[in-house]
Formats: sequence, structure tokens, C-alpha cells
Amino acid sequence: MEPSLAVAAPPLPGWPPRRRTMAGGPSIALALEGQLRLDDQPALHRAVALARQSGARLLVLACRPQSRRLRGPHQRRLEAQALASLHARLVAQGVALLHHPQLTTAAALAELRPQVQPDAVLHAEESRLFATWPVAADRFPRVFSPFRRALERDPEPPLPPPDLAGLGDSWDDFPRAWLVPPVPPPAAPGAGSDPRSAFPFPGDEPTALARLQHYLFDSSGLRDYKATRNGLVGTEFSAKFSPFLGVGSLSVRRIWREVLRYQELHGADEGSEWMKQELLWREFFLWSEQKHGDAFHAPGGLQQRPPDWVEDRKRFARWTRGDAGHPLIDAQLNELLTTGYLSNRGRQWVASHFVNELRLPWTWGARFFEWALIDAHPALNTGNWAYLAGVGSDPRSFGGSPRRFDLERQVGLYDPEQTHRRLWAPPVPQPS
Ligand SMILES: Cc1cc2nc3c(=O)[nH]c(=O)nc-3n(C[C@H](O)[C@H](O)[C@H](O)COP(=O)(O)OP(=O)(O)OC[C@H]3O[C@@H](n4cnc5c(N)ncnc54)[C@H](O)[C@@H]3O)c2cc1C
Repeated sequence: MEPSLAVAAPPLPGWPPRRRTMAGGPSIALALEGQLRLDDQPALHRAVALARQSGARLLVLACRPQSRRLRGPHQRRLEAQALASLHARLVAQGVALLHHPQLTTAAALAELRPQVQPDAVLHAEESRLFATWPVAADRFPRVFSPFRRALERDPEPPLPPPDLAGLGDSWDDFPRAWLVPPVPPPAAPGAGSDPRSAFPFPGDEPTALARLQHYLFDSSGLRDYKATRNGLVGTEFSAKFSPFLGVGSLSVRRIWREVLRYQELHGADEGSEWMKQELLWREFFLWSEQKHGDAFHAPGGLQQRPPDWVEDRKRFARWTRGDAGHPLIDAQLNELLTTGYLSNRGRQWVASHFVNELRLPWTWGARFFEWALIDAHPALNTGNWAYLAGVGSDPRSFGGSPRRFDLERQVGLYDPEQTHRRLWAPPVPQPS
């Protein structure tokens, strides 16, 4: 279980630090590692406890997270918005945020030395419902249902933002260029400002928390979630939490806690139970990736299937420009390329068409999604693509074939008026 707010500081070699004579004195650094929020940050609580215990100042480092992630323009814009907001809120509390988007934390610390040499560096961790294996690693199942049944405990409660008062101290020794507030890049035409967008929000933490409040308590969103979650158009058919989770401006444990609060108020209805299930899917893929490592991302997937596709680069290149050769899919791709967001149903159609009709390697599609999606996450993206390609955790695909969506039937079920198709039909090329 996550400890309570009084987080015990781990013993550190050479602790407590000697007061140095250089400007600023001893310091404790929190490396954000892409977790751009103050709420539910266990590492921030530990850093604050260490700083208070030793009279050190706190500084926050925002560098390029060291991971296999491929961040595309939509996600980078969201990330910059989240970072700018966090910067402003930390500075308002007197705490410096030093940022260097090109360097990893290790490289940034090397560059900062000897001007700034933190006595301890704590690293923020990705938000998960469970801090340690929710099902023992050696018994971790390959498919979701046994995972859910085997869960050994409840998700851990979130921590509130810590009190940062008095932890800033002097900033004289910090390089000025690193303290300049980050400026979010302007939105590409359409992105973030397109009135058709299903995700028209900025990526910062206050917006994330406002969205959580809106979807759970100020609208019928969560209550109706099970009925609406396969929708294709608009902001309300699903929660739109994933882009915030992707840039770490929202904690999944905060979402879970608020869903429980909703259930205390309104009872455990279908919508809230289904939301818990989807959040557990996220958890399942995160821990699966941790369990299987590179095999999780390998073309043969967890099932180690031999490849069954055609490496047609021309066809793939056309697809990346939004030309899949099917009007339904082209509309989905147009939405994806313009806004970075795509409904879950739309993603399933696109991936199924890519694998079953175009017969292209699923890893190509997954890699492109990782660049294009506003909520891209390697584990969630690969987990879902591999599932649909029949090499991952779809129980039906073990020993069988991948799930194939009958697109005409799907349209009849989920877009009978062709609302999405008309809204996102790609522009017809004009003769030159
Ligand atoms: C081919 C494909 C690729 C995908 N790539 C990503 C990705 O890179 N990043 C990502 O966050 N999600 C991915 N998903 C999962 C899912 O489509 C999105 O999480 C969801 O559409 C986000 O919108 P929402 O927050 O409104 O979802 P909601 O339906 O409101 O769900 C709430 C939350 O539950 C979790 N969730 C829901 N569905 C899934 C799922 N299938 N797998 C894992 N978690 C889920 C997400 O955290 C989501 O924010 C992918 C799905 C497919 C089919």
C-alpha cells in the first residue's frame, strides 16, 4: 500500500548533506520524468520530506524522459501546455522548475554540475493503480480476465499535492536559460482548435482535474459511459482522460478514487463499473509490458507468431497520408492526423483494416499511431495493436485468427447516419 502523507525518507549515503558555501546551499531535486502534475506524486512527497528534514531547498527538473517513447506533434503540444502550467504553479510557490527538453535527467545533471549539484535526486514514476505487482510476476496471465480475477488487493489511494511553502530558497546558482518559462508551440492548423475535435482541451493539470469533475459529477458522462463509449463524434461519448494520462497531468489513482466517490454518492451503476474495468485494462497492459519486455513489442508478440503480412511500403506510405482506400477508414485517419485523437472504436476499425484488408505489418501501424496519437503510450498502443493483430492478449486469437471487423456492419451499428464519415471525409483533391 502507498504510505500515508507522512512519507518516510529513505536512508541515503552521505546523509544529511553538508551545507555548502556556494549560492543556494544544499538541494533536493525531483526529476519529473514526464509526470507533469503536483497531485498524487509520491516522489514529490519524498523529496519534500527530505528537503524539510535537512533544511535543503527543493528544485524540480523537467527533462526528456528516458524511455522508448516516440512523441509526435500532437502529444508534444499537450506536453508543453502541461509543463507551462506546472512551471507557473511551482514558481508561484517559490520553487524553481529547471527544464531542458533535449536532455535526459542524467545528461542534464551532468551539464548543471558544478553550478548545481543536488544532494539527492528523486525520480517521479508513471501513474499506476498499483505501485508493485498487482498479481505476482511469475503468475502474471497473458489475457485480461484471469488478471482481473487474480487481483490481490485494491488500487492504492492517491496523495494530495504537498505543501511546498518555504522550500524554494535562492535561485542565484541556477542557469537562467533553464528557468525561462516553456512556451507551448502554436497549434498546427486544425489541431486543438478544430471545432470538430473530440479532444479540444489543453493538456495542463487544472484542465485535467476539471475534466474529471465534469465527466463524473457535473454531467451524466460516467453514468451513461457504458452506453456511449463506442461513440465516434464529440467530447462526451467517452471520458477523454487518456491524453492527460499520457502526459502525466492526471493520476489514474485520482480517477479511481473519484469513481469510488461517485459510487458512494450514486451507487455502483453500469457506467462506473465499466470505467473501472477500462482503467484495469490500462493497468493490465502496463504490467504486461513490464513482464514481457521486448517480446511484448516484437512482431510475433506474446504468441511468437510467424509473420503473415506483405511489406508493401508504397501502400503504407499512402495510408500514413490518410489514404487507406476505404472511405470509412480514410475519415478516421483524417481525424487522427488533424487532431491526434481517435475514438476507441475508430482505432479498432483502423487497426483491423490495416492488418486484415491491407495485410501490412501491424508493427508499422503501431509505430505510426505512436507518432500520431495525442495520448500515445507504447504499452497501451502496442498492447491494443497486438491484440487486434492476433499476436497479443486476445483469448480468441490463441491458436486462431485475429479479430476481423466487418466494416459495413460496424457502420450500421455505430454510425448509422454516417455522421462521422461526413464530418471527417478527407477533402477532395482539386485538379491542378
Ligand atoms: C489500436 C489501438 C491503439 C491504442 N493506443 C492507445 C494509446 O497509445 N494510448 C492510450 O492511452 N490508449 C490507447 N488505446 C486505448 C483506447 O482506445 C484509449 O485509451 C481511449 O480511446 C482513450 O479515450 P478515453 O480516455 O476517452 O477513453 P475511455 O473510454 O473514457 O476510457 C477511460 C480510460 O480507460 C483506459 N482505457 C480505455 N480503453 C482502453 C484500452 N483498450 N486499453 C488500455 N486502456 C484503455 C484509458 O486510460 C482511458 O483514458 C488504443 C486502442 C486501440 C484499439
